[in-house]
Amino acid sequence: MNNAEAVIFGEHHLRIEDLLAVAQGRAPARLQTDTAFRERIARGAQFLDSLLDREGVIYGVTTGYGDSCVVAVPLHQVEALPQHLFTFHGCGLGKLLDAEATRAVLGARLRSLTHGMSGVRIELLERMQAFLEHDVLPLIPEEGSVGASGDLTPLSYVAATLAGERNVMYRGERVSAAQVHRQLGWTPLTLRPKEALALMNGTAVMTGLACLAYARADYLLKLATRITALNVVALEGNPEHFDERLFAAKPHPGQMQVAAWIRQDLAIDAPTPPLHRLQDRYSLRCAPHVLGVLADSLGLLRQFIETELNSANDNPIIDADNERVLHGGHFYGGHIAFAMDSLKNLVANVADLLDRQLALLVDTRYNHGLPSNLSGAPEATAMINHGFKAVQIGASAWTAEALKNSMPASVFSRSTECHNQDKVSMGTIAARDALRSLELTEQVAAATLIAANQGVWLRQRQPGTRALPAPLALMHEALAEDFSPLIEDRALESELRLCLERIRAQHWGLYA
Ligand SMILES: N[C@@H](Cc1ccc(O)cc1)C(=O)O
Repeated sequence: MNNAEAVIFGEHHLRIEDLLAVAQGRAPARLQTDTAFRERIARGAQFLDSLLDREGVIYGVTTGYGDSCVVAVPLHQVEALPQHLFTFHGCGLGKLLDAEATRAVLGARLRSLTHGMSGVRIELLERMQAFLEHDVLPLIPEEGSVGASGDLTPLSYVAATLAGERNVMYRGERVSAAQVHRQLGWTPLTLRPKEALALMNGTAVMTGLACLAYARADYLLKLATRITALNVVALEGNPEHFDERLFAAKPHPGQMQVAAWIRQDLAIDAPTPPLHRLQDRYSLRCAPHVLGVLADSLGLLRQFIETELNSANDNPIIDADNERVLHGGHFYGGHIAFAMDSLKNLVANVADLLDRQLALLVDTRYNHGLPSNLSGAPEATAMINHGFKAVQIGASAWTAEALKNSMPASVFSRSTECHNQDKVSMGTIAARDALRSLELTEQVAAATLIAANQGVWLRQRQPGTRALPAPLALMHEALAEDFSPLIEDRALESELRLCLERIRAQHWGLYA
Protein backbone atom coordinates (compact mmCIF):
# COMPACT_ATOMS: atom_id res chain seq x y z
CA MET A 1 0.00 0.00 0.00
CA ASN A 2 1.41 3.41 -0.89
CA ASN A 3 1.00 6.45 1.32
CA ALA A 4 -2.13 7.75 -0.37
CA GLU A 5 -4.43 9.70 1.90
CA ALA A 6 -6.64 7.47 4.02
CA VAL A 7 -10.30 7.12 3.19
CA ILE A 8 -12.30 7.99 6.30
CA PHE A 9 -15.31 5.85 7.12
CA GLY A 10 -17.66 7.76 9.36
CA GLU A 11 -20.05 10.59 8.72
CA HIS A 12 -18.42 11.73 5.46
CA HIS A 13 -19.94 11.17 2.07
CA LEU A 14 -17.82 8.69 0.10
CA ARG A 15 -17.43 8.87 -3.64
CA ILE A 16 -17.12 5.84 -5.89
CA GLU A 17 -13.43 6.71 -6.30
CA ASP A 18 -12.90 6.53 -2.51
CA LEU A 19 -14.29 3.03 -2.32
CA LEU A 20 -12.28 2.09 -5.38
CA ALA A 21 -9.03 3.31 -3.81
CA VAL A 22 -9.69 1.06 -0.80
CA ALA A 23 -10.75 -1.88 -2.99
CA GLN A 24 -7.60 -1.63 -5.08
CA GLY A 25 -5.36 -1.30 -2.04
CA ARG A 26 -4.29 2.21 -3.06
CA ALA A 27 -5.51 3.91 0.12
CA PRO A 28 -5.98 2.69 3.69
CA ALA A 29 -9.45 2.69 5.27
CA ARG A 30 -9.72 4.51 8.59
CA LEU A 31 -12.61 4.79 10.97
CA GLN A 32 -13.53 8.31 12.05
CA THR A 33 -11.90 8.76 15.46
CA ASP A 34 -13.55 11.74 17.18
CA THR A 35 -15.46 11.12 20.38
CA ALA A 36 -18.70 12.59 19.06
CA PHE A 37 -18.75 9.90 16.35
CA ARG A 38 -17.84 7.10 18.76
CA GLU A 39 -20.54 8.24 21.17
CA ARG A 40 -23.12 8.36 18.43
CA ILE A 41 -22.33 4.75 17.48
CA ALA A 42 -22.35 3.70 21.13
CA ARG A 43 -25.77 5.32 21.68
CA GLY A 44 -27.32 3.01 19.07
CA ALA A 45 -26.00 -0.14 20.75
CA GLN A 46 -26.91 1.14 24.24
CA PHE A 47 -30.41 2.04 23.15
CA LEU A 48 -30.91 -1.52 21.86
CA ASP A 49 -29.62 -2.95 25.15
CA SER A 50 -31.98 -0.73 27.13
CA LEU A 51 -34.89 -1.90 25.00
CA LEU A 52 -33.91 -5.50 25.65
CA ASP A 53 -33.84 -4.79 29.39
CA ARG A 54 -37.36 -3.46 29.04
CA GLU A 55 -38.24 -6.57 27.00
CA GLY A 56 -39.42 -4.58 23.99
CA VAL A 57 -40.15 -6.48 20.78
CA ILE A 58 -37.44 -5.81 18.21
CA TYR A 59 -37.51 -7.54 14.86
CA GLY A 60 -34.57 -9.89 14.38
CA VAL A 61 -33.51 -9.45 17.98
CA THR A 62 -36.42 -10.83 19.96
CA THR A 63 -38.13 -12.43 16.95
CA GLY A 64 -37.21 -14.92 14.27
CA TYR A 65 -36.02 -13.66 10.88
CA GLY A 66 -38.04 -12.74 7.84
CA ASP A 67 -41.31 -14.59 7.61
CA SER A 68 -40.51 -15.99 11.06
CA CYS A 69 -40.88 -12.50 12.59
CA VAL A 70 -44.04 -13.78 14.28
CA VAL A 71 -41.96 -16.25 16.31
CA ALA A 72 -40.97 -14.80 19.71
CA VAL A 73 -37.42 -15.47 20.91
CA PRO A 74 -37.22 -15.63 24.71
CA LEU A 75 -34.55 -13.43 26.30
CA HIS A 76 -32.30 -16.35 27.26
CA GLN A 77 -32.02 -17.30 23.55
CA VAL A 78 -31.49 -13.79 22.20
CA GLU A 79 -27.70 -14.04 22.41
CA ALA A 80 -27.66 -17.25 20.36
CA LEU A 81 -29.76 -15.84 17.52
CA PRO A 82 -27.06 -13.92 15.57
CA GLN A 83 -24.91 -17.01 15.22
CA HIS A 84 -27.87 -18.91 13.82
CA LEU A 85 -28.40 -16.17 11.24
CA PHE A 86 -24.96 -16.34 9.66
CA THR A 87 -24.85 -20.09 10.10
CA PHE A 88 -28.01 -20.99 8.20
CA HIS A 89 -27.05 -18.52 5.47
CA GLY A 90 -23.75 -20.35 4.92
CA CYS A 91 -25.03 -21.83 1.67
CA GLY A 92 -23.47 -19.59 -0.98
CA LEU A 93 -22.37 -21.14 -4.27
CA GLY A 94 -20.62 -20.08 -7.44
CA LYS A 95 -17.18 -18.54 -7.82
CA LEU A 96 -15.54 -16.64 -4.98
CA LEU A 97 -15.36 -12.86 -5.21
CA ASP A 98 -11.82 -11.73 -5.99
CA ALA A 99 -9.75 -9.61 -3.61
CA GLU A 100 -10.72 -6.27 -5.13
CA ALA A 101 -14.44 -7.08 -5.02
CA THR A 102 -14.16 -8.43 -1.46
CA ARG A 103 -12.55 -5.21 -0.23
CA ALA A 104 -15.25 -3.23 -2.04
CA VAL A 105 -17.92 -5.27 -0.22
CA LEU A 106 -16.27 -4.80 3.18
CA GLY A 107 -15.91 -1.08 2.52
CA ALA A 108 -19.51 -0.69 1.37
CA ARG A 109 -20.83 -2.49 4.46
CA LEU A 110 -18.58 -0.47 6.75
CA ARG A 111 -19.80 2.78 5.19
CA SER A 112 -23.42 1.79 5.74
CA LEU A 113 -22.87 0.80 9.37
CA THR A 114 -20.97 4.01 10.15
CA HIS A 115 -24.20 5.84 9.54
CA GLY A 116 -24.89 5.00 13.15
CA MET A 117 -28.40 3.73 12.51
CA SER A 118 -27.79 0.01 12.76
CA GLY A 119 -27.33 -0.46 16.51
CA VAL A 120 -23.87 -2.05 16.33
CA ARG A 121 -20.92 -1.50 18.66
CA ILE A 122 -17.85 0.49 17.71
CA GLU A 123 -15.82 -2.71 18.27
CA LEU A 124 -17.53 -4.28 15.29
CA LEU A 125 -16.64 -1.32 13.06
CA GLU A 126 -13.07 -1.38 14.36
CA ARG A 127 -12.71 -5.04 13.52
CA MET A 128 -14.02 -4.43 10.00
CA GLN A 129 -11.45 -1.68 9.62
CA ALA A 130 -8.79 -4.08 10.91
CA PHE A 131 -9.84 -6.68 8.33
CA LEU A 132 -9.25 -4.07 5.63
CA GLU A 133 -6.03 -2.84 7.20
CA HIS A 134 -4.51 -6.33 7.45
CA ASP A 135 -6.13 -7.46 4.21
CA VAL A 136 -7.99 -10.29 5.88
CA LEU A 137 -10.48 -11.10 3.14
CA PRO A 138 -13.50 -13.34 3.78
CA LEU A 139 -13.99 -15.92 1.04
CA ILE A 140 -17.40 -14.95 -0.32
CA PRO A 141 -19.24 -17.11 -2.87
CA GLU A 142 -20.92 -14.71 -5.26
CA GLU A 143 -24.22 -16.50 -5.87
CA GLY A 144 -27.35 -16.88 -3.75
CA SER A 145 -28.65 -13.35 -3.18
CA VAL A 146 -31.97 -12.08 -4.51
CA GLY A 147 -30.78 -8.61 -3.64
CA ALA A 148 -33.75 -7.60 -1.57
CA SER A 149 -33.35 -9.01 1.83
CA GLY A 150 -30.01 -7.52 1.51
CA ASP A 151 -27.23 -9.68 0.21
CA LEU A 152 -27.91 -12.03 3.12
CA THR A 153 -26.09 -15.14 2.01
CA PRO A 154 -22.88 -13.59 0.65
CA LEU A 155 -22.70 -11.19 3.59
CA SER A 156 -23.07 -14.10 6.02
CA TYR A 157 -19.44 -14.85 5.09
CA VAL A 158 -18.44 -11.42 6.40
CA ALA A 159 -20.38 -11.96 9.65
CA ALA A 160 -19.04 -15.49 10.12
CA THR A 161 -15.39 -14.57 9.60
CA LEU A 162 -15.66 -11.64 12.00
CA ALA A 163 -16.88 -14.23 14.49
CA GLY A 164 -13.84 -16.41 13.72
CA GLU A 165 -15.65 -18.97 11.56
CA ARG A 166 -15.24 -20.10 7.91
CA ASN A 167 -12.30 -19.13 5.71
CA VAL A 168 -10.42 -16.07 4.59
CA MET A 169 -7.65 -15.17 2.19
CA TYR A 170 -4.68 -13.87 4.13
CA ARG A 171 -1.25 -13.12 2.70
CA GLY A 172 -2.07 -15.02 -0.46
CA GLU A 173 -3.27 -18.13 1.35
CA ARG A 174 -6.64 -19.62 2.07
CA VAL A 175 -6.81 -20.15 5.83
CA SER A 176 -9.45 -20.49 8.52
CA ALA A 177 -10.67 -17.25 10.08
CA ALA A 178 -9.94 -18.78 13.50
CA GLN A 179 -6.28 -19.26 12.61
CA VAL A 180 -5.89 -15.66 11.38
CA HIS A 181 -7.49 -14.38 14.59
CA ARG A 182 -4.95 -16.36 16.61
CA GLN A 183 -2.09 -15.19 14.42
CA LEU A 184 -3.07 -11.54 14.79
CA GLY A 185 -3.82 -11.88 18.51
CA TRP A 186 -7.50 -11.01 18.06
CA THR A 187 -10.43 -12.50 19.93
CA PRO A 188 -13.18 -13.42 17.46
CA LEU A 189 -16.24 -11.24 17.95
CA THR A 190 -19.28 -12.64 19.69
CA LEU A 191 -21.89 -10.81 17.68
CA ARG A 192 -24.43 -8.89 19.76
CA PRO A 193 -28.18 -9.45 19.24
CA LYS A 194 -28.64 -7.09 16.26
CA GLU A 195 -25.12 -7.28 14.81
CA ALA A 196 -25.33 -10.25 12.46
CA LEU A 197 -28.52 -8.83 11.00
CA ALA A 198 -26.94 -5.39 10.62
CA LEU A 199 -23.99 -6.92 8.77
CA MET A 200 -26.07 -9.06 6.47
CA ASN A 201 -29.34 -7.21 5.90
CA GLY A 202 -28.09 -4.75 3.28
CA THR A 203 -26.91 -4.09 -0.25
CA ALA A 204 -23.13 -4.09 0.23
CA VAL A 205 -22.32 -6.82 -2.29
CA MET A 206 -24.22 -5.32 -5.21
CA THR A 207 -23.12 -1.79 -4.24
CA GLY A 208 -19.45 -2.73 -3.96
CA LEU A 209 -19.60 -4.45 -7.34
CA ALA A 210 -21.48 -1.48 -8.82
CA CYS A 211 -18.65 0.87 -7.81
CA LEU A 212 -16.13 -1.35 -9.61
CA ALA A 213 -18.37 -1.58 -12.67
CA TYR A 214 -18.92 2.17 -12.79
CA ALA A 215 -15.20 2.94 -12.86
CA ARG A 216 -14.58 0.44 -15.65
CA ALA A 217 -17.45 1.83 -17.72
CA ASP A 218 -16.15 5.35 -17.27
CA TYR A 219 -12.75 4.40 -18.73
CA LEU A 220 -14.35 2.27 -21.44
CA LEU A 221 -16.30 5.30 -22.64
CA LYS A 222 -13.11 7.27 -23.19
CA LEU A 223 -11.28 4.35 -24.73
CA ALA A 224 -14.11 3.66 -27.18
CA THR A 225 -14.03 7.34 -28.14
CA ARG A 226 -10.28 7.18 -28.77
CA ILE A 227 -10.68 3.96 -30.80
CA THR A 228 -13.36 5.66 -32.89
CA ALA A 229 -11.01 8.55 -33.65
CA LEU A 230 -8.27 6.11 -34.69
CA ASN A 231 -10.76 4.36 -36.93
CA VAL A 232 -11.85 7.61 -38.56
CA VAL A 233 -8.20 8.08 -39.54
CA ALA A 234 -7.64 4.45 -40.53
CA LEU A 235 -10.78 4.38 -42.67
CA GLU A 236 -10.40 7.94 -43.95
CA GLY A 237 -13.87 8.77 -42.70
CA ASN A 238 -15.59 12.12 -42.98
CA PRO A 239 -14.55 14.31 -40.00
CA GLU A 240 -17.51 16.61 -40.57
CA HIS A 241 -19.69 14.10 -38.74
CA PHE A 242 -18.23 15.47 -35.48
CA ASP A 243 -18.68 19.17 -36.27
CA GLU A 244 -19.29 21.43 -33.29
CA ARG A 245 -22.23 23.29 -34.82
CA LEU A 246 -23.81 20.00 -35.83
CA PHE A 247 -23.78 18.85 -32.19
CA ALA A 248 -24.98 22.18 -30.85
CA ALA A 249 -28.19 21.47 -32.76
CA LYS A 250 -28.84 18.36 -30.67
CA PRO A 251 -27.23 19.26 -27.38
CA HIS A 252 -27.20 16.15 -25.18
CA PRO A 253 -24.22 17.11 -23.00
CA GLY A 254 -22.51 13.69 -22.98
CA GLN A 255 -22.98 13.30 -26.72
CA MET A 256 -21.48 16.76 -27.29
CA GLN A 257 -18.56 15.77 -25.06
CA VAL A 258 -17.83 12.62 -27.07
CA ALA A 259 -17.97 14.59 -30.34
CA ALA A 260 -15.66 17.21 -28.83
CA TRP A 261 -13.16 14.53 -27.79
CA ILE A 262 -13.16 13.11 -31.32
CA ARG A 263 -12.68 16.60 -32.79
CA GLN A 264 -9.79 17.14 -30.40
CA ASP A 265 -8.22 13.81 -31.44
CA LEU A 266 -8.62 14.58 -35.13
CA ALA A 267 -7.33 18.14 -34.60
CA ILE A 268 -10.19 19.54 -36.64
CA ASP A 269 -10.37 23.30 -36.56
CA ALA A 270 -11.94 23.98 -39.93
CA PRO A 271 -14.36 22.04 -42.15
CA THR A 272 -12.47 19.24 -43.91
CA PRO A 273 -13.88 17.85 -47.18
CA PRO A 274 -14.52 14.09 -47.23
CA LEU A 275 -11.98 11.88 -49.00
CA HIS A 276 -14.41 9.09 -49.78
CA ARG A 277 -18.07 8.88 -48.80
CA LEU A 278 -20.10 11.97 -48.02
CA GLN A 279 -21.77 10.03 -45.24
CA ASP A 280 -19.96 7.26 -43.39
CA ARG A 281 -21.67 4.17 -42.08
CA TYR A 282 -23.41 4.59 -38.73
CA SER A 283 -20.73 2.92 -36.60
CA LEU A 284 -18.54 5.95 -37.40
CA ARG A 285 -21.10 8.67 -38.09
CA CYS A 286 -23.27 7.90 -35.08
CA ALA A 287 -20.47 6.99 -32.65
CA PRO A 288 -21.16 10.10 -30.50
CA HIS A 289 -24.82 9.17 -30.46
CA VAL A 290 -24.07 5.65 -29.23
CA LEU A 291 -21.32 6.56 -26.78
CA GLY A 292 -23.20 9.70 -25.77
CA VAL A 293 -25.97 7.66 -24.18
CA LEU A 294 -23.39 6.08 -21.87
CA ALA A 295 -21.76 9.48 -21.26
CA ASP A 296 -25.09 11.07 -20.40
CA SER A 297 -26.12 8.19 -18.14
CA LEU A 298 -23.02 8.11 -15.98
CA GLY A 299 -24.15 11.05 -13.83
CA LEU A 300 -27.44 9.37 -12.98
CA LEU A 301 -25.73 6.04 -12.34
CA ARG A 302 -23.23 7.75 -10.05
CA GLN A 303 -26.08 9.38 -8.12
CA PHE A 304 -27.85 6.04 -7.65
CA ILE A 305 -24.67 4.22 -6.62
CA GLU A 306 -23.35 6.89 -4.27
CA THR A 307 -26.68 7.43 -2.55
CA GLU A 308 -26.91 3.70 -1.92
CA LEU A 309 -23.27 3.51 -0.80
CA ASN A 310 -23.76 6.30 1.72
CA SER A 311 -27.07 5.05 3.07
CA ALA A 312 -28.12 2.99 6.05
CA ASN A 313 -29.48 0.09 3.99
CA ASP A 314 -30.42 -2.07 6.92
CA ASN A 315 -33.52 -3.19 8.78
CA PRO A 316 -34.64 -2.32 11.35
CA ILE A 317 -33.14 1.16 11.49
CA ILE A 318 -32.15 2.18 14.99
CA ASP A 319 -32.85 5.84 15.73
CA ALA A 320 -31.28 6.16 19.16
CA ASP A 321 -31.64 9.94 19.31
CA ASN A 322 -35.42 9.68 19.09
CA GLU A 323 -35.53 6.32 20.85
CA ARG A 324 -37.27 4.62 17.94
CA VAL A 325 -36.84 1.34 16.09
CA LEU A 326 -37.97 1.90 12.51
CA HIS A 327 -39.05 -1.22 10.65
CA GLY A 328 -38.82 -0.95 6.87
CA GLY A 329 -37.27 -2.35 3.71
CA HIS A 330 -34.03 -0.42 3.12
CA PHE A 331 -32.24 -3.66 2.15
CA TYR A 332 -34.10 -3.51 -1.17
CA GLY A 333 -31.55 -2.92 -3.95
CA GLY A 334 -33.86 -1.53 -6.62
CA HIS A 335 -31.69 1.45 -7.50
CA ILE A 336 -28.56 -0.61 -7.93
CA ALA A 337 -30.50 -3.21 -9.90
CA PHE A 338 -31.73 -0.53 -12.31
CA ALA A 339 -28.30 1.10 -12.52
CA MET A 340 -26.58 -2.20 -13.32
CA ASP A 341 -29.25 -3.45 -15.71
CA SER A 342 -28.91 -0.11 -17.52
CA LEU A 343 -25.14 -0.29 -17.51
CA LYS A 344 -25.24 -3.75 -19.10
CA ASN A 345 -27.32 -2.37 -21.93
CA LEU A 346 -25.10 0.70 -22.37
CA VAL A 347 -21.88 -1.31 -22.30
CA ALA A 348 -23.17 -3.97 -24.71
CA ASN A 349 -23.97 -1.16 -27.14
CA VAL A 350 -20.33 -0.07 -26.93
CA ALA A 351 -19.24 -3.64 -27.74
CA ASP A 352 -21.59 -3.66 -30.72
CA LEU A 353 -20.37 -0.28 -31.97
CA LEU A 354 -16.70 -1.30 -31.83
CA ASP A 355 -17.44 -4.68 -33.37
CA ARG A 356 -19.08 -2.92 -36.31
CA GLN A 357 -16.08 -0.60 -36.70
CA LEU A 358 -13.83 -3.65 -36.75
CA ALA A 359 -16.03 -5.23 -39.40
CA LEU A 360 -15.45 -2.15 -41.61
CA LEU A 361 -11.69 -2.22 -40.99
CA VAL A 362 -11.07 -5.81 -42.09
CA ASP A 363 -13.28 -5.79 -45.17
CA THR A 364 -11.81 -4.46 -48.42
CA ARG A 365 -15.32 -3.55 -49.58
CA TYR A 366 -15.56 -0.93 -46.84
CA ASN A 367 -12.06 -0.04 -45.69
CA HIS A 368 -11.15 2.40 -48.46
CA GLY A 369 -7.96 0.79 -49.68
CA LEU A 370 -6.54 -1.05 -46.67
CA PRO A 371 -5.38 -4.65 -47.20
CA SER A 372 -7.70 -7.57 -46.60
CA ASN A 373 -7.96 -8.41 -42.88
CA LEU A 374 -5.47 -5.60 -42.21
CA SER A 375 -2.59 -7.94 -42.98
CA GLY A 376 0.70 -6.12 -43.51
CA ALA A 377 2.21 -9.05 -45.44
CA PRO A 378 4.16 -8.27 -48.64
CA GLU A 379 2.73 -9.30 -51.98
CA ALA A 380 4.78 -12.51 -52.16
CA THR A 381 3.13 -13.99 -49.03
CA ALA A 382 -0.15 -12.04 -48.99
CA MET A 383 -2.13 -15.06 -50.26
CA ILE A 384 -1.29 -17.20 -47.20
CA ASN A 385 -1.79 -14.45 -44.59
CA HIS A 386 -5.09 -13.83 -42.82
CA GLY A 387 -4.19 -11.00 -40.46
CA PHE A 388 -7.03 -10.09 -38.09
CA LYS A 389 -9.60 -12.50 -39.55
CA ALA A 390 -9.85 -14.69 -36.42
CA VAL A 391 -9.61 -11.73 -34.08
CA GLN A 392 -12.66 -10.25 -35.78
CA ILE A 393 -14.52 -13.56 -35.46
CA GLY A 394 -13.62 -13.51 -31.76
CA ALA A 395 -14.94 -9.98 -31.39
CA SER A 396 -18.23 -11.10 -32.95
CA ALA A 397 -18.49 -13.85 -30.33
CA TRP A 398 -17.65 -11.55 -27.41
CA THR A 399 -20.12 -8.98 -28.67
CA ALA A 400 -22.90 -11.54 -29.03
CA GLU A 401 -22.27 -12.69 -25.47
CA ALA A 402 -22.36 -9.13 -24.13
CA LEU A 403 -25.60 -8.45 -26.00
CA LYS A 404 -27.13 -11.68 -24.74
CA ASN A 405 -26.19 -10.63 -21.22
CA SER A 406 -28.12 -7.37 -21.51
CA MET A 407 -31.41 -9.01 -20.53
CA PRO A 408 -32.44 -7.15 -17.35
CA ALA A 409 -32.14 -9.17 -14.14
CA SER A 410 -34.65 -7.08 -12.20
CA VAL A 411 -37.60 -8.26 -14.29
CA PHE A 412 -36.98 -11.77 -12.96
CA SER A 413 -38.16 -10.87 -9.48
CA ARG A 414 -39.75 -13.89 -7.84
CA SER A 415 -41.48 -14.44 -4.56
CA THR A 416 -39.33 -16.31 -2.07
CA GLU A 417 -38.89 -17.06 1.63
CA CYS A 418 -42.50 -18.18 2.31
CA HIS A 419 -43.73 -15.11 0.37
CA ASN A 420 -42.22 -12.66 2.87
CA GLN A 421 -39.82 -11.55 0.16
CA ASP A 422 -42.47 -11.56 -2.54
CA LYS A 423 -40.87 -8.76 -4.59
CA VAL A 424 -37.09 -8.64 -4.84
CA SER A 425 -34.52 -6.60 -6.81
CA MET A 426 -32.08 -9.17 -8.25
CA GLY A 427 -29.58 -6.30 -8.10
CA THR A 428 -26.65 -8.56 -7.24
CA ILE A 429 -27.22 -10.62 -10.36
CA ALA A 430 -27.45 -7.38 -12.35
CA ALA A 431 -24.14 -6.14 -10.90
CA ARG A 432 -22.39 -9.44 -11.63
CA ASP A 433 -23.81 -9.36 -15.16
CA ALA A 434 -22.57 -5.80 -15.60
CA LEU A 435 -19.04 -6.84 -14.67
CA ARG A 436 -19.20 -9.76 -17.10
CA SER A 437 -20.47 -7.46 -19.87
CA LEU A 438 -17.62 -5.10 -19.12
CA GLU A 439 -15.11 -7.93 -19.34
CA LEU A 440 -16.47 -8.98 -22.73
CA THR A 441 -16.64 -5.43 -24.01
CA GLU A 442 -13.09 -4.73 -22.88
CA GLN A 443 -12.09 -7.75 -24.96
CA VAL A 444 -13.83 -6.26 -27.98
CA ALA A 445 -12.12 -2.94 -27.23
CA ALA A 446 -8.71 -4.65 -27.01
CA ALA A 447 -9.24 -6.31 -30.39
CA THR A 448 -10.51 -3.12 -31.99
CA LEU A 449 -7.76 -0.98 -30.50
CA ILE A 450 -4.96 -3.21 -31.80
CA ALA A 451 -6.69 -3.46 -35.17
CA ALA A 452 -7.34 0.28 -35.39
CA ASN A 453 -3.72 0.94 -34.60
CA GLN A 454 -2.69 -1.48 -37.35
CA GLY A 455 -5.09 0.31 -39.68
CA VAL A 456 -3.49 3.64 -38.83
CA TRP A 457 0.00 2.16 -39.39
CA LEU A 458 -1.00 0.74 -42.79
CA ARG A 459 -2.60 4.04 -43.79
CA GLN A 460 0.47 6.01 -42.82
CA ARG A 461 2.55 3.91 -45.20
CA GLN A 462 0.37 4.89 -48.15
CA PRO A 463 1.83 7.76 -50.19
CA GLY A 464 0.16 11.15 -49.83
CA THR A 465 -1.55 10.34 -46.49
CA ARG A 466 -2.04 13.26 -44.10
CA ALA A 467 0.19 13.32 -41.02
CA LEU A 468 -1.40 11.92 -37.87
CA PRO A 469 -2.91 14.59 -35.63
CA ALA A 470 -0.85 15.05 -32.44
CA PRO A 471 -3.11 13.28 -29.87
CA LEU A 472 -3.42 10.23 -32.11
CA ALA A 473 0.29 10.27 -32.94
CA LEU A 474 1.02 10.08 -29.22
CA MET A 475 -1.39 7.17 -28.78
CA HIS A 476 0.09 5.42 -31.83
CA GLU A 477 3.55 5.73 -30.29
CA ALA A 478 2.36 4.53 -26.89
CA LEU A 479 0.72 1.51 -28.50
CA ALA A 480 3.87 0.78 -30.51
CA GLU A 481 5.66 0.10 -27.21
CA ASP A 482 3.49 -2.96 -26.67
CA PHE A 483 2.18 -3.97 -30.08
CA SER A 484 4.29 -4.28 -33.19
CA PRO A 485 2.67 -4.16 -36.63
CA LEU A 486 1.18 -7.42 -37.85
CA ILE A 487 3.14 -8.36 -40.96
CA GLU A 488 3.28 -12.15 -41.16
CA ASP A 489 0.48 -13.99 -39.30
CA ARG A 490 1.12 -14.55 -35.62
CA ALA A 491 -0.94 -15.81 -32.68
CA LEU A 492 -2.30 -12.67 -31.05
CA GLU A 493 -3.58 -14.08 -27.76
CA SER A 494 -0.74 -12.80 -25.60
CA GLU A 495 -1.00 -9.32 -27.13
CA LEU A 496 -4.76 -9.25 -26.60
CA ARG A 497 -4.22 -10.29 -22.98
CA LEU A 498 -1.60 -7.60 -22.50
CA CYS A 499 -3.96 -5.04 -24.01
CA LEU A 500 -6.71 -6.16 -21.60
CA GLU A 501 -4.32 -5.74 -18.68
CA ARG A 502 -3.52 -2.23 -19.88
CA ILE A 503 -7.23 -1.41 -20.15
CA ARG A 504 -7.94 -2.73 -16.64
CA ALA A 505 -5.03 -0.68 -15.29
CA GLN A 506 -6.33 2.40 -17.17
CA HIS A 507 -2.85 2.62 -18.60
CA TRP A 508 -3.40 5.33 -21.21
CA GLY A 509 -4.35 8.75 -19.88
CA LEU A 510 -7.38 9.70 -21.98
CA TYR A 511 -8.89 13.18 -22.25
CA ALA A 512 -7.73 14.13 -18.76
N1 LIG B 1 -34.41 -8.93 5.35
C1 LIG B 1 -35.37 -9.42 6.29
C2 LIG B 1 -34.65 -10.25 7.27
C3 LIG B 1 -34.29 -11.65 6.90
C4 LIG B 1 -33.16 -12.18 7.42
C5 LIG B 1 -32.81 -13.46 7.17
C6 LIG B 1 -33.61 -14.26 6.41
O1 LIG B 1 -33.27 -15.54 6.15
C7 LIG B 1 -34.76 -13.77 5.87
C8 LIG B 1 -35.11 -12.44 6.13
C9 LIG B 1 -36.07 -8.27 6.98
O2 LIG B 1 -35.45 -7.35 7.45
O3 LIG B 1 -37.27 -8.27 7.05
